[in-house]
Amino acid sequence: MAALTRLMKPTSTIITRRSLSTTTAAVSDIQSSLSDGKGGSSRNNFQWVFLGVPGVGKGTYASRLSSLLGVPHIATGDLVRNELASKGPLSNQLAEIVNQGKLVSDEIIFNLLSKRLEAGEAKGESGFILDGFPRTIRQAEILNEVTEIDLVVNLKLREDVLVEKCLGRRICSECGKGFNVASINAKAENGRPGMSMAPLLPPSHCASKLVTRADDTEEVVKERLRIYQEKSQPVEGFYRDLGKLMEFDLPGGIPESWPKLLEALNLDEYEVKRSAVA
Ligand SMILES: Nc1ncnc2c1ncn2[C@@H]1O[C@H](COP(=O)(O)OP(=O)(O)O)[C@@H](O)[C@H]1O
Repeated sequence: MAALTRLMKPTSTIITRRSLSTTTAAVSDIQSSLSDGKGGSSRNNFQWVFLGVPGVGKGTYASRLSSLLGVPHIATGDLVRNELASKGPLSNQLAEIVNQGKLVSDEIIFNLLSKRLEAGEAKGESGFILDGFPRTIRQAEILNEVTEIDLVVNLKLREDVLVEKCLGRRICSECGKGFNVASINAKAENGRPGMSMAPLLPPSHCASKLVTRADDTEEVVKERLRIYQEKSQPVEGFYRDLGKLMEFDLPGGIPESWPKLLEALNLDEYEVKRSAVA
């Protein structure tokens, strides 16, 4: 468990302790940490977590925020898929678990995450947006022992569109970017408004290289949703009790949701400033 011990060693420069007690404090702290007083540069040590059921869009929004804030987007699902593709000693064992929609052992996940954090640290990275981790109470407890997470964003979307969204997911086999070919039109019902989500189509250079994840079949997606309710939902409560959980109901696709998410995070003005500077 050497790698786990490395992750648990609170000496790494990427691990910083900040004392925040409530979500409101966390969000306003983010806003003040973004400015250096000259209205421009930022301090890149955000330590954020994105939670949410499979297909909700964690990867999409975490990756956009990572570009905006200049911190790495670290998705444990990507680390697992890279390990699978490397055909290393763990590949066969991992393929079986992932393709059944089950969770990989904490030990393997900590090992992969430690390696990723160390490689990033060596390149001078600081801060992170974690996506797909922690996924169990034990993972959350261990993370909590080694570092202070500033904010946990819990993305929520009406359940009936999740399976459809997962089945529409595609990845470019060359650049690794995620897209979605599903065109969602969920009807208004039981007092809930209707919801439309346009497909997120790839640029022409990715279009011929799209692949579907082996675990994005209907049967496996349903199993992943079930496992989320059982193992990962309690993680929401863990962060709610710590006062760090920001719930965010996605109102629709990216054009409707992205500005609202920035607003909820007090980052809307930041994006305007950044695009003015760029
Ligand atoms: N933190 C984790 N703990 C255990 N298994 C994980 C973790 N992160 C990813 N995995 C494994 O990788 C698979 C794909 O993860 P991910 O891309 O995050 O999927 P999802 O679309 O379900 O959010 C999971 O179904 C699981 O087998």
